[in-house]
Amino acid sequence: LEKERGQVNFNVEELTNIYDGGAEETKLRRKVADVIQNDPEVRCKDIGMMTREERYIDGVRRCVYLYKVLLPREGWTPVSKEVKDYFKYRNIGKERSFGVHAGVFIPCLLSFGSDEQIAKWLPLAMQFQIIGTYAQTEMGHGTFLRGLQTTATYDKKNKEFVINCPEISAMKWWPGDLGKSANHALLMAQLVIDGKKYGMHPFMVQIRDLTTHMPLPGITVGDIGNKVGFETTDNGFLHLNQVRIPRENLLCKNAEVKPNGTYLTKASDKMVYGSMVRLRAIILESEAVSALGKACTIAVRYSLVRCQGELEPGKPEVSVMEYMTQQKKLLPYVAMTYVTHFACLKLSNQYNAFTREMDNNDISGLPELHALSAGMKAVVSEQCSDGIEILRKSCGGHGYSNASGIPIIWSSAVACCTYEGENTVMLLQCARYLVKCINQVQTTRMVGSVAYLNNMTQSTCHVDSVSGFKQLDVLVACFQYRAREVLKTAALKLSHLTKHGMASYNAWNQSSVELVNVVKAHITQFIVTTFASGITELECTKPVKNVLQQLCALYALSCINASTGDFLKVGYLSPRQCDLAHEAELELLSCIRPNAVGLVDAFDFSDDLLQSCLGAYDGNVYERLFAWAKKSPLNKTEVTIYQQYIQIRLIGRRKAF
Ligand SMILES: CC(C)(COP(=O)(O)OP(=O)(O)OC[C@H]1O[C@@H](n2cnc3c(N)ncnc32)[C@H](O)[C@@H]1OP(=O)(O)O)[C@@H](O)C(=O)NCCC(=O)NCCSC(=O)CCCC(=O)O
Ligand SMILES: Cc1cc2nc3c(=O)[nH]c(=O)nc-3n(C[C@H](O)[C@H](O)[C@H](O)COP(=O)(O)OP(=O)(O)OC[C@H]3O[C@@H](n4cnc5c(N)ncnc54)[C@H](O)[C@@H]3O)c2cc1C
Repeated sequence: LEKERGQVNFNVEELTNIYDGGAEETKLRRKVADVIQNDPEVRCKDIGMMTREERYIDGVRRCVYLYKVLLPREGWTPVSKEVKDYFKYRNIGKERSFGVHAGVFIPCLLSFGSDEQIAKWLPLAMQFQIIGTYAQTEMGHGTFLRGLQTTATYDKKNKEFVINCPEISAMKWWPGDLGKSANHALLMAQLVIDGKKYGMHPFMVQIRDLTTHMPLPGITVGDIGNKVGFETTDNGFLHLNQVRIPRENLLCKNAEVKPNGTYLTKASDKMVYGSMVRLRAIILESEAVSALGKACTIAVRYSLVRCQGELEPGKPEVSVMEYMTQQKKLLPYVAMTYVTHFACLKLSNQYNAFTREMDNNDISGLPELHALSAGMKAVVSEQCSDGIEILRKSCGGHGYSNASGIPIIWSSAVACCTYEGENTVMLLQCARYLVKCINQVQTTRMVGSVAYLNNMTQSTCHVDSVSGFKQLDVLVACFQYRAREVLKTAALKLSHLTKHGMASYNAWNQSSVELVNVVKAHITQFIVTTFASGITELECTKPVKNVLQQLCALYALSCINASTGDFLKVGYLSPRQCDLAHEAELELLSCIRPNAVGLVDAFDFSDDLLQSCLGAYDGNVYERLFAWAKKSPLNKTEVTIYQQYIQIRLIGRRKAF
C-alpha cells in the first residue's frame, strides 16, 4: 500500500478537509475521535466474535461510559456539534446503544413538546436519567400511519389519556432501544375524544419503573429477537393495556386537549410527520453513505494487496485491482460515496433552512422538502447498500468472513431501506409531488430540485466523442433531460387512464411501477447536478478539483451505462453515443485507478472504526486474518465436546453396522 500511496497525484489531507467541510472540521472530528477511540472503555471491541447478548451488553456499557463519563469530562453533551459530527460522519455502524434515544427520542421531544414539556423531560433525557424510544410502528402497521391502532382516549373526569392496544397487531413492534433499555416511550397513538378520532398524536409514556426498571402495570415489553443486523440494538415490542397517563403527557407544541376535552390545533396536521422528514434528511450520511465509504476503504485496500493470477502469461501475479472488472466493481462506488456525500449535505442544509422558516411559521417549503427527503432516502440507501454487497463480493472468500468487517457494515446499512419509511413508499411519495409539478409547469415556475422542469424544449445530445462524455455539463444535461421526459411520459399515462374513465387511485396504481423509475431518475439528476455545481464553486488545488471532476463523471457515466434504455427511449442518446459513454467510463476507471488508495484514505476511517482484517491502513491482511481466526470461541480447545459427541455417535453407528 505504501507503493500505491507513492503514486497518488493529489493532496489526500486536502481532500479529507473538503469532505469534512474544512480543515477546522477535520481537526475537531479527529479530536473527538482520538478521545473516544483511545479510551479503552469506549473502543469498539471485536464485535465479529460476540454473541447477541454480549453485543447488547457491551454496547450499553460503552455508551453509558461515553455519555456519563467521557463526554462530561470533555465538556461535551450527546448533542454537542463535534459529537454529532463525529457520529454523523464516522458512525460506528450502529455499534452503539441508545441510538434512538439520542437520535430520535430527544429530537422528537424538541419537535413535539411545548416549552414546559421540554424543560421537564429534556434535562432528564440528556443526563440519561430517562432512556426513551420512538414508538410509532406497530406489528400490523409501519407504513400506513393513518392505520395505526393504538388509541389514546381522553378521560375528562380524571383528566387522563387511556393508552390501549386493542389487539395484537396494535402492539408497538421494532422501536429501537425499546426491548431492554428504555423506561420511556415517545408513543404515537390515535387520539380519541368523545368517540371522535383526531389522528396520530405524540404522547410521553413511562413504561418502566425508574428504580427497579421493571415494566409498569399494564405494560408488556421485551426484545423482538435476532435480526439481520443491528445486533447491539434491542429493537423491542410494547403492549399497553389501558395504561393511564396525565393529560399533560400529550406533547402539545402542535395540538392540545384542554381539561374539558376541547381539541385545539396550533399547526398543520402534517407537522406530526415532521420528525420523519428530519430523520430522512439527516440519517443518510451516517447510516448509508459513511457505511459505503467504509466498505470502499476495505475493498480498495484489500484489492490492492490481494495478488491473484497472471495478467500477462508467465509474469508474476498481479493485484486484483489490475483487472478492469475489479475496477468496475469498486471505483464507481468510491465515486458514489463522494457524490452522494455532497448531495446529502445539500439536503440536510435544506432541512436546516426549513426549520428556520418554520420558526417564522412558514411551512411553504414542506412539500418540496418532504418529496426530496423521501426520494433521496430511498435512492441513496438502496444504491449504498447494493454497493456494499458488491464490494463485499469483490473481496472473494475473505469478504464472506466477519473478519472483513463488511457483513456487519452491510447489515446495518441495508436497514436504512426500510426504517424511516419503506423505500418504495417513499419513492411514491416523491412521485406524487413530481406529478403535481409537471402538471403545473405550464403555469407555474418551478424552483428548487424541480427547476429543471422549466426547460421543456425537445432536444438530443450532440456529443460525438469519448472525451465529450466526460464533460460535466454534458452529463448534467443528460440526466435533466431523461428525468423530465420519463416524468412527462408517466404523467401522460396517468391522465390518459383517468380520461378514459379509470378511477384516479387505480390509474395511480397502474402507473406506480413507472413512477418508481421516474423518482430514481429525478434523484440521480439531483445528485449529479448538485455535485457538478459544487465542484465548480469549490476552491481547491487543481489536482483535487481534477480528481473530483473525474469522480463526478464516473458516477454519472456508471448510472447512464446502467440505464441506457431510458436515454434511448426518450431519444436523447443514440446507440453510438451509448457506446461512447461506455468507453468514457472505462477510460475514467483507468484514470482514477492510480489514485484509488488516496481516495479511500481521504475518508479517514481509523482501523478501529473499520474493524477489518482486510482494510487496515497497513495492508497486513494475512497476519490480521490469522490472529482474528485464532480468537474464535471454537478454538479455545483443540477438541470440542461436539467433536467428541460426533465421534461417539459415528463409532457407535459403525459398531451397529
Ligand atoms: C406513507 C405516508 C406518507 C402516507 O401518509 P398519509 O397521510 O396516510 O397519506 P398521503 O395521502 O400519502 O399524504 C397526505 C398528505 O401528507 C403529505 N405528507 C405525507 N408525509 C409527509 C411528511 N413526512 N412530511 C410532510 N408532508 C407529508 C403528503 O405529501 C400528502 O400531501 P398532499 O395531500 O399531496 O398535499 C405515511 O404513512 C408515512 O410517512 N409512512 C412512513 C412511516 C415511517 O416513516 N415510519 C418510520 C418509523 S420511525 C423509524 O423507523 C425510526 C428508525 C430509527 C433508527 O433506528 O435509526
Ligand atoms: C432496523 C429497524 C429499526 C426500526 N426502528 C424503528 C423505531 O425506532 N421506531 C419505529 O416506530 N419504527 C421503527 N422501525 C420500523 C420501520 O419504520 C417500519 O418497518 C417501516 O416504516 C416499514 O413499514 P412496514 O414494516 O409496515 O412495511 P410495509 O409497509 O408492510 O412494507 C411491506 C411491503 O409493502 C409495500 N407497500 C406498503 N405500502 C405500500 C403502498 N402504499 N404502495 C406500494 N407499496 C406499499 C412496501 O413497499 C413493502 O414492499 C424500524 C425498522 C427496522 C428494520
